[in-house]
Amino acid sequence: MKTETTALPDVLVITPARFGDERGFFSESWNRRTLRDAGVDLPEFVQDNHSLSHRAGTVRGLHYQAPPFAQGKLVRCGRGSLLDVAVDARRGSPTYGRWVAVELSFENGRQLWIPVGFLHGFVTREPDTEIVYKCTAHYDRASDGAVRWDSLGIDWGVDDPVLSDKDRAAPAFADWQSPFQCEGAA
Ligand SMILES: Cc1cn([C@H]2C[C@H](O)[C@@H](COP(=O)(O)OP(=O)(O)O[C@H]3O[C@@H](C)C(=O)[C@@H](O)[C@H]3O)O2)c(=O)[nH]c1=O
Repeated sequence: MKTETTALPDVLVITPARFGDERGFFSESWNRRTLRDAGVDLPEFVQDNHSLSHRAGTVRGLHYQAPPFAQGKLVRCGRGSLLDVAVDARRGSPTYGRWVAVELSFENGRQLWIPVGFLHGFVTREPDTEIVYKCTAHYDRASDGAVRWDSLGIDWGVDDPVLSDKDRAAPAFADWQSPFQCEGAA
């Protein structure tokens, strides 16, 4: 297993080992102990999500759940490939409004750890791409929120994505009041 930091210090790329043989491969996609041994102690997960997007160029995001239902997410690609994006939305953070984008694919087996306080979104790169992610809090419809995908200058590699009605109607980042506060910030 490999862990790598990103330009946003709390967002991590985790790549579990794959044991290949003539049948294919085996991989422990989540192992708390292995990660702890590598110095990464993630919170408890209570919900797993799985979605399929038929068309390449589908954008889902940028999403969050407001506290007390805020979610940390451990994201991976189950089939196909996608560009996964995390935006620091913690008011008072030195990296507020900054984002990282990481290619996750079935092929590369990478996972992205996105802590509480970050917006999450992705664009699919291939048809019938599946995303699978573990969450640290349950879904709460009333706490669910979105920020406009194209309001942060993120290079999604697509101009006219497939979007949900909710995502099309989301406010721009600049017009949105983040419910997240950086720990230790005034
Ligand atoms: C997220 C979620 C949705 N739903 C329902 C609500 C709705 O009827 C249907 C589709 O929901 P959405 O349109 O919000 O699905 P989607 O646009 O895929 O939303 C997801 O996007 C990614 C980027 C995330 O980070 C997730 O946390 C989540 O916000 O599924 C649940 O029942 N449980 C859940 O945890």
